[in-house]
Amino acid sequence: MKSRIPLILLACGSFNPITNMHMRLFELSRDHLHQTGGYQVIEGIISPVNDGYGKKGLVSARHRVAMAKLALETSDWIRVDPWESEQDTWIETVKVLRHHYNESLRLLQSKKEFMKNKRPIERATEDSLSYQHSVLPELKLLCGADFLQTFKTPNLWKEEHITEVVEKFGLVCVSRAGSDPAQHIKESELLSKFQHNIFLVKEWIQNEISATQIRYALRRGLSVKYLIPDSVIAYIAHHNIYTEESERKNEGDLLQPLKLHSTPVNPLND
Ligand SMILES: Nc1ncnc2c1ncn2[C@@H]1O[C@H](COP(=O)(O)OP(=O)(O)OP(=O)(O)O)[C@@H](O)[C@H]1O
Ligand SMILES: NC(=O)c1ccc[n+]([C@@H]2O[C@H](COP(=O)(O)O)[C@@H](O)[C@H]2O)c1
Ligand SMILES: [Zn+2]
Repeated sequence: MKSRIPLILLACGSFNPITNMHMRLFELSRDHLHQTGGYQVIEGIISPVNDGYGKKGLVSARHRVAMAKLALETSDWIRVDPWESEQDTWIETVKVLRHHYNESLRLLQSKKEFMKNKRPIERATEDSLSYQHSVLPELKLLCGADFLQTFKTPNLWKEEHITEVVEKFGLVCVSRAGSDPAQHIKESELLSKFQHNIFLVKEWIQNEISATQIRYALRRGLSVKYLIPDSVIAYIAHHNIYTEESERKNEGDLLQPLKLHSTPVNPLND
């Protein structure tokens, strides 16, 4: 039997708050990748964006990470990673990918060290059991189709970063109403060139949950039950997270990537 390539899915975004649909993105993508016959998805990582991103209504990463942790308590393969949110400033997504790639490399090396110290008989049994954990996994950026569309927003992404994402890592993109990712790829020379590394996943049950709509409902005291987990609803109520005031956070501010990429380039900041 042909061995499958182990794969880690990484989703970057606000998660303000995390919704059931964010978690569905992972389930749908894992099914899709397994159906290709070539991959074994070994882990899913949610990386809530740094507070310095500057998006309107973005509440503190401390809360966004805590809510994601609660939501993921029922998953045995998806976890939240606070590394990006703990950096001093907002950082570009490609740097988050590089960090997690290096982490998986480090983990693999320490596993190999560990195996080297085992007796040959133990090594043989464990090797065959854990092939998926003994080769370097691929790391792919998981997103919704609207995320892919932001690639063409002027000054939001550096072209060399998009190239690195699709050439070195790869993208898994889930359909979303109002976005046509296939058309977007066709229109972009760069994305077309690397389309073998872009997986388009179809959501077969249309599901338009958006975090903006969730915050809107919460501010108006409307129910969001069955759209986000009960534990997250309780956390939001307990800390009174989404209010008219929180929605005004960063109002009128330019997103940090727009500030960064529309000013003269700093050669140290690549
Ligand atoms: N309903 C959905 N269908 C497909 N992709 C989604 C959906 N909701 C979120 N995503 C994807 O999840 C990732 C994180 O999204 P984000 O945190 O911005 O959530 P959101 O619901 O789009 O929030 P907001 O309304 O605040 O923009 C992005 O890649 C986004 O495209
Ligand atoms: N140049 C870049 O690396 C770049 C630009 C814009 C957004 N992003 C990321 O994309 C995600 C977008 O999240 P939202 O859809 O919630 O705005 C965030 O994780 C953000 O950091 C990255
Ligand atoms: Zn969004």
